[in-house]
Amino acid sequence: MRRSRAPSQQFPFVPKEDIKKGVKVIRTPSEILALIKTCDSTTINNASAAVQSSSHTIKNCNIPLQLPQNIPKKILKSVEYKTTIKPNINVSEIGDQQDVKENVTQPSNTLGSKKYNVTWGKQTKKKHKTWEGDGYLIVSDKFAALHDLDGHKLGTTSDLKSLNLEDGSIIVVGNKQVQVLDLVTEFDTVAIEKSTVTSCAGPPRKRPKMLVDVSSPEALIMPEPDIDHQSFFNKKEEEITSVVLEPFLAKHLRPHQKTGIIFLYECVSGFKAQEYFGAILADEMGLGKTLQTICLVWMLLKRGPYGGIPLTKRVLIVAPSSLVGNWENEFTRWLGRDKLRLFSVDQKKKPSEFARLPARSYPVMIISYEMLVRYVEEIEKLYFDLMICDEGHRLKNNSTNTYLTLTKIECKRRVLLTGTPIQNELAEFYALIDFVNPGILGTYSMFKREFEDKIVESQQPECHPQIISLGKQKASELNEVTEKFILRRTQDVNNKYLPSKYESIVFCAMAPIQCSLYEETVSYWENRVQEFGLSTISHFSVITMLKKVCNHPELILNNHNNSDTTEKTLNQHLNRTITFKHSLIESSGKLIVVDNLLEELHKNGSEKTVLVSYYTQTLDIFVKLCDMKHYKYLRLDGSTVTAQRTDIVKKFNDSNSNYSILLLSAKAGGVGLNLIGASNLILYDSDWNPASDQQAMARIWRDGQKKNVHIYRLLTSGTIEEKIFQRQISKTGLSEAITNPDNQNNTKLSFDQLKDLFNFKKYALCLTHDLLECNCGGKGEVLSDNSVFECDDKKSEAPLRVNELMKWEHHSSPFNTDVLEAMNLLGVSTTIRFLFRNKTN
Ligand SMILES: Nc1ncnc2c1ncn2[C@@H]1O[C@H](COP(=O)(O)OP(=O)(O)OP(=O)(O)O)[C@@H](O)[C@H]1O
Ligand SMILES: [Mg+2]
Repeated sequence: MRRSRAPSQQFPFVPKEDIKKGVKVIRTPSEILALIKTCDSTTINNASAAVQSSSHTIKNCNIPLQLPQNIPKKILKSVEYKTTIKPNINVSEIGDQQDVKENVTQPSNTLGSKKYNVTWGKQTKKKHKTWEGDGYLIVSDKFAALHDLDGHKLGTTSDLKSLNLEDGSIIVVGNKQVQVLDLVTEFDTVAIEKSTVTSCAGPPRKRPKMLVDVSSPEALIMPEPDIDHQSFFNKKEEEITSVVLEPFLAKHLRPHQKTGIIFLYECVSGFKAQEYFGAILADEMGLGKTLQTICLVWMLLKRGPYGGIPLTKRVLIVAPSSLVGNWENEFTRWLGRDKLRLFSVDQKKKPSEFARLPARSYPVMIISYEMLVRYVEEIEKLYFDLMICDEGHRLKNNSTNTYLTLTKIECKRRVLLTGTPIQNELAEFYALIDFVNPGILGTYSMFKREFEDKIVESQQPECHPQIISLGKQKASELNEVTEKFILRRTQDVNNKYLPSKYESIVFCAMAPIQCSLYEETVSYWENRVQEFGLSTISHFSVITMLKKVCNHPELILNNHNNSDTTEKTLNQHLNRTITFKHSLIESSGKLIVVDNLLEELHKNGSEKTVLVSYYTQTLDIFVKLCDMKHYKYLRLDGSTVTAQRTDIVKKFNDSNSNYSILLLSAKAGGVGLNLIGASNLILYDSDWNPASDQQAMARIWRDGQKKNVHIYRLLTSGTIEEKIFQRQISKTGLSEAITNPDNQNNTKLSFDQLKDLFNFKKYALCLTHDLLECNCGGKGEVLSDNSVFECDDKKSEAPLRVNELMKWEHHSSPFNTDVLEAMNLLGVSTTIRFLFRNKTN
């Protein structure tokens, strides 16, 4: 059914033809000018300009009016906006208009009337109300009338005194319950929809302009579409309308966020390339990708560049399950509770329910990746104009179920958010780009032939200069296509808004029991390889066992939950060979340090600490420690149900709660969370992928953090943990091969490389420091000359690289006590062997 326009969206200057249909209009120039003067325009010139911008309608009305010639476009626009912001411009001064359609009463305005967007439903006392539809509330001097979108009157009330018309308030009109969404502030130039005016002569009618005060320095104005865009996307020749982010949001934005929103807007509107509407916002962690996205969503739901018609009606946000609540909180933080209603899919609320709700009331659906896969059949039936994928680096593999599921959802505008985009693997880079802009790089085989092979070949050692030059040329061609859609800013842009960050890398000694287990595991591996050959054992499983030994012997001894044969056999072997006398803290060097740190950090009572590990079994050890020491803790890991995750974060961040420790699984909660309640974070173990560690460590140094922040990263000297760390800070291209060295598809490690991983340097202070070839002798000097080390000359985006580590303070045992005291490590001077320390801000 065609929808008739509501009256306050009608433009005052109604064409002559419409007069015939019984429309009353102001006819004299003085009446028009008087009307314009009620607008916000300050001079008569500007007022005239406002009239001129609607010149065709004036001509049709045959109103002689002297207008200044050649008024610059800029002035015209500013006047248009100025005239339209004034809510008390009253349409009724022009006259009522009746819809030509029979049997539908067009809601009419009377003098002083205002119109509100509302949703309505049956009256109920229930807390969670069910709304049946969208509509308008026209409030005049004497009564308020509720209409549905088709103009049917649903009820009236004359009890105006009891009407609270603030956004979000719930009122009763007739027998309906009504929620006020917002005041209609559009100033529509369409008198009647086009279909009803085809018989009218004259130029095409115009569509709504938005009532945003662009003269406010706080408003953020989007660029206008160029001629090419207009001819491609504005075939109906709608009026060009400015797309603006209102001051109430824009005033909070940092400069980089403003740039980010404009970038996103240009991408999703097809300004960058006519047939591609995707974008990757890859700002480093904590730069407010969520806020930038919320601004984009809000703006696109409200407006668009042609005729003011909003670019989107429905938006899909997909996020890891631990972040669904975070998205809700951020929407509420920036938009309040009432401006926009969210539909978050959970165990009770299914996507099919979303489909039944009016789009205008519930324009945004938030869903976790897991739920999306589960409900894909329901979601496929829906249409979204914009899709946001948070922590989108998980889409780097285009054969995963999640990736394939997402591509089934019809949506041309796709935005991917990630703090850690792929750095080295071109196939993964292809997957991300192809997801947001399908087909832009051709098929994968084309891409591989054209770009990947040539670029990879040019990076091989000692290759021919011609190959190097071709590789460079291809890399720059690729960059030219993709840079339009990718925006990445580093943390530096936000540093000035944050307190200081102290980072320490603490190299710990092993407890004797760990040493025995480690040595036994390494010799088991050596014997096995020597006797039966390299392919008879899973190296990856042995490495996992070594990592567990570094964490705590309990992860090996008395633990029989092993996942594969190698682990099982090795575990049995170790349990047979070594007896474990239980002493929780003393059995692990790193745990001794944690225990001491917690004691130091929490002695005055107000501090909070996040304790992160990749192993849930290690979190179990932390639980024992906390119980032993009577710390109140919360735990978030893969087994925590989604609904509880938000609660846990909220409880922990609440400064009044006495939960002082959060035990966090890096896999389940490493990305996206804001844990600003804590000012200390301890990363207990590391991942092969540096991005995972960076993600985990970025949880507390973010906007909203009031205290100085301490981040401790623990490594066990001379062990596999150092090797992992070294891979991270030097060239990381091999990280994939190492993630699973058994994987035949990955670059295979040479025997020497493999042997190096298993090489245990029991007495080493710090192999990483040796790697730097630094001549400080561990005296704690800050070295300015890093020429001794051959720096990685590739442009690095990883926050920490070897050449940067050179600039950190180095300290080795025996330590300067002042240094240890400042780092809260004085009590463990004999357990730690080496330290790196850095301060930002
Ligand atoms: N302009 C701002 N003023 C105040 N706080 C802000 C601003 N922008 C963002 N924030 C806050 O900063 C915190 C971090 O933002 P957000 O979670 O969006 O970061 P992110 O870029 O998504 O990081 P990650 O990659 O870790 O997910 C949030 O609590 C957010 O509300
Ligand atoms: Mg985020």
